[in-house]
Amino acid sequence: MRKINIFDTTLRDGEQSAGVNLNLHEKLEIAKQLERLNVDIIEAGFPASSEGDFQSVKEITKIIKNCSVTGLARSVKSDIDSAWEALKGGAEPRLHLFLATSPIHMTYKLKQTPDQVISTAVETVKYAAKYFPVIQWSAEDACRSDLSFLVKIIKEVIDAGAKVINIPDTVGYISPKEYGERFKYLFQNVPNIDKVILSAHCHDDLGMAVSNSLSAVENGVLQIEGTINGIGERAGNASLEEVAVALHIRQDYYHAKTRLNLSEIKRTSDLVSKLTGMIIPPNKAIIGKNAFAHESGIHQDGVLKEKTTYEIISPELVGVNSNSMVLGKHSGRHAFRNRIVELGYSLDDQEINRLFKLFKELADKKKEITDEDLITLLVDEKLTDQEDYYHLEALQVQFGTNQIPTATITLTNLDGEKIQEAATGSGSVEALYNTLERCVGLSISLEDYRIQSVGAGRDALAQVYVKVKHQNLESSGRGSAQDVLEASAKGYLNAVNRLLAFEKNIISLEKVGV
Ligand SMILES: CC(=O)SCCNC(=O)CCNC(=O)[C@H](O)C(C)(C)COP(=O)(O)OP(=O)(O)OC[C@H]1O[C@@H](n2cnc3c(N)ncnc32)[C@H](O)[C@@H]1OP(=O)(O)O
Ligand SMILES: CC(C)C(=O)C(=O)O
Ligand SMILES: [Mg+2]
Repeated sequence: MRKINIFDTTLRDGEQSAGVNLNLHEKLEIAKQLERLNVDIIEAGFPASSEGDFQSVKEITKIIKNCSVTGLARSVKSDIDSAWEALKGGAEPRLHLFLATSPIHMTYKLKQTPDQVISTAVETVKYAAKYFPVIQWSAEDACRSDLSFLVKIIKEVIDAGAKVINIPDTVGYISPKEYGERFKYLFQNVPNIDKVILSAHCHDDLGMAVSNSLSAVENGVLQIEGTINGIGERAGNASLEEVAVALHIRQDYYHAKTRLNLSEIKRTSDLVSKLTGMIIPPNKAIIGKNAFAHESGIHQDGVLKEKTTYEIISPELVGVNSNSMVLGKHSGRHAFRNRIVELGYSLDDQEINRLFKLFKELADKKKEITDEDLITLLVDEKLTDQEDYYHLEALQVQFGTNQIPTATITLTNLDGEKIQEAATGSGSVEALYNTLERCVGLSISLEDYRIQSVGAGRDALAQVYVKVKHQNLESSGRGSAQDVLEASAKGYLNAVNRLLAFEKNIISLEKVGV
């Protein structure tokens, strides 16, 4: 099993993501978490680029004890001097020097001939070697560089004192096979290559950063560079969590391992996402919200019978609590029954079948069925035999721009008695709900109120969703009508009738988790 060093550049290349700017405190938080994750090297920044970056690299160097800390520098003496000032307090100061080697970069950006580039590289590596015990040298845009030129310059910088040679795919251009072949070629043709560690640094412009990194491992590379959540310049860098978990899960194939604490992955990913503001897509491998979510009936049935049918990674491995079964229109009876049981209900086959039909009807209209929806279905099912405690007989609301909204409502209760009340509010809906509260004689707080139209056009039905709370008990209700105020009153009464059903133990409170 070969040990692969993980070089984390979340704080340098990751921070190069458009729109990301981390302050010192945030960088320290991420660095401490990277240490818990146990990466080998943290690239903490680019000290010459700004005073803020300089201070961050310096402070991170002071506090990090269990990983090496490095900083980036151009092949310029003043950049190397800044990096030394920032990094010199570390146990084994390590510099990351880079210089472009592709014809495009040398001609148009550096405006240097290949020979000038070689002498700049050699001179600056020698200069840095007076201070730094470890120098990593990167051939920027190596994957669009001429191979024989790469062989020549790499040989020279190794002789000048570089200990790690990085072959970045700076613009995310190369394919996995070509990248592997490039390393094979360098291993075979650079005469002093055995004196250094070769490193891979991939960008995701064509979506191949992780595959390219793994191809590098297959071809003998011992260091992989990347970022948490794959953030970075343009389309980002290789996602370290994906590389590390791929190596772990496919040890049989790669015969390589990292020293990462894989169970810290989720925590690290969440922290980086929160502090950078870069949201993780739900379908992102390893750390996306859906990475361990099973949605379709056949998969859910398989996983309930034996997890490995559809799970190659156990969620706990990467610090995710558990997998999840998302109930939706593709779910089947096995997952449905399982969730009902988890919620504390026991229903016979007939009840399950009846409820499953209602569930499918609802799932056709709604993307995801939540526990609250399921409980509503269950309660509705239990309540079908019961009479509602209160019925809306009549309602009238007076509203005018120069008057206080007032509602008058008549209800009948189960015993057929009429209850009539009136109250005001700062708006028509509040006047309605104050009046209904008086009618039912309970102190009820409104926790949520949402209104939407069902169908299109001016005559669309109004559908109101209401969540109310009485003491510790919450209940939700829905009401629809052509008029928004009538729909609002019906939704509220529906929620209150459910509350009363709970309170009268038509359905036991424990069953709904109260
Ligand atoms: C592939 C990568 O990710 S490389 C890292 C990229 N990261 C960054 O650029 C973030 C930090 N950068 C910065 O803050 C600024 O660009 C600085 C402070 C480094 C430099 O700023 P400025 O001096 O204003 O130069 P500017 O950024 O406009 O241009 C870059 C200069 O560096 C030169 N340069 C680029 N790479 C190198 C290198 N590896 N070695 C030496 N010189 C280099 C360019 O040719 C250009 O030189 P010129 O001014 O003689 O034409
Ligand atoms: C500085 C270098 C290593 C880099 O980030 C790149 O080439 O992508
Ligand atoms: Mg990069």
